[in-house]
Amino acid sequence: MFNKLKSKLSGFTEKLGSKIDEKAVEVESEKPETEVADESTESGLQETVSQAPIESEVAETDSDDLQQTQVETPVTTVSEEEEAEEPTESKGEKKSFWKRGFKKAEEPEIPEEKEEIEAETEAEAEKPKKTGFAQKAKALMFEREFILEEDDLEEPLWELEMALLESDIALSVSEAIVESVKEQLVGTRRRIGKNTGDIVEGALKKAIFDVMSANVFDLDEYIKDAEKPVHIVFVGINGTGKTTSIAKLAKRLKDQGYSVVVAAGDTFRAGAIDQLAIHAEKVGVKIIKHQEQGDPAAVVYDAVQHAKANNVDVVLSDTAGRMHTNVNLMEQLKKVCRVSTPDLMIFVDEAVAGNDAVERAAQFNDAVPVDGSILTKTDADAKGGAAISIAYITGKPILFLGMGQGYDDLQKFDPQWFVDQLFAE
Ligand SMILES: Nc1nc2c(ncn2[C@@H]2O[C@H](COP(=O)(O)OP(=O)(O)OP(=O)(O)O)[C@@H](O)[C@H]2O)c(=O)[nH]1
Repeated sequence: MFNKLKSKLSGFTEKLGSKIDEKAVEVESEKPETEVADESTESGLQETVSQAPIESEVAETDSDDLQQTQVETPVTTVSEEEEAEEPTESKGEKKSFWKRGFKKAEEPEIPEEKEEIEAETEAEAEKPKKTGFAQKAKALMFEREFILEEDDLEEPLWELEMALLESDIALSVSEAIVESVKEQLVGTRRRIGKNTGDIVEGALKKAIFDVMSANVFDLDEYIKDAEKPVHIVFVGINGTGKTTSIAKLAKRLKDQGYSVVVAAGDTFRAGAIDQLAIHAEKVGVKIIKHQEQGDPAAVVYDAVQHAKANNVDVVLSDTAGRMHTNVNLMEQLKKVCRVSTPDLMIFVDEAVAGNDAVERAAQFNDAVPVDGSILTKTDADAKGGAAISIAYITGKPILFLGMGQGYDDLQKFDPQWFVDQLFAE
């Protein structure tokens, strides 16, 4: 299921994972030099400090000698956070300050050293600096971690966004996911040795889960607690699977012990009433129907009255498929809702329709606010993006996925289950 999206996500995870691995190796390879610098810091730094008035100090150094020197020399202590925010120029100075300590120990000739410091300061000033040196040094020397910077993620995130767009995820949704992944990864300390792929996968899973679980709605719980009869109207364009989904849901509810009646509100399409009648018979629920071309609002009204009179728990009303752009048919739908106000309005569309389904969901939601969606035909070659996008764009949950033509092929939608599917082996 959702194989294309799945492979794109795993491609991103692997790619960024190995980028992190590369970066981690680089950090490790810098370590010996930094360790030398560290060892020589106490003596070298002490000497340097005593020879030249130094305006700033790296807060994390805890050498006794240095502390002594600090007493003798006017020093401004800079915390790690402050340092991270400082302009590049002063960072360059600070780096050369550390370096100066190191160089001083080995190369006593100050003028030469000064030149080198200036050259380095200029070179450093040109480099984009997003992570404070002390922060990085700490990562290198003590915690053996690495820090991801925005630049490291720029290319992989761009590729992720392209992959999401190609998987039928709407632009605004792709952007939200990418932003979330970025926020989670940039600037965070990560331990070397931990599976880097897991780090990326975790961030991606969280981003998608957050997008999908904004409005969770449990239909089972709702029906259990709601005043009966619960009236649910199904809407969507032609042939997306409304009638089949009604039959599947009727069976599911019946299996849970509820009494169900279905209303043949699609009086428009020839054969639609018979189709629902066959399903109703197969799953063993009553159908309320009128003649073809009759008034759908009247059929639905009768079904609700029947349910009230006979203590039926749930009424599932079919409606004719209509394009959201068809003003007359959308007005007719509004009339159905005026005559017998539904407790829930469910939008049905095909997962394979991708971005078209997302667009329709948004427009149906504008015309007759829907409470949730059923995405059918996920067993076909659906990319998976429609499920993510519809939930995000309508702000209404995906309730079920249609996963085949059998009556039991209706999977209750659970964001965690969905995310796990996307990353399943
Ligand atoms: N593979 C697959 N096919 C499905 C699924 N749901 C529905 N179908 C098929 O899709 C076709 C259309 O389904 P219907 O239930 O008739 O669609 P509808 O929305 O009621 O159609 P209209 O009455 O024209 O609006 C049928 O052949 C169904 O068997 C599903 O989850 N998977």
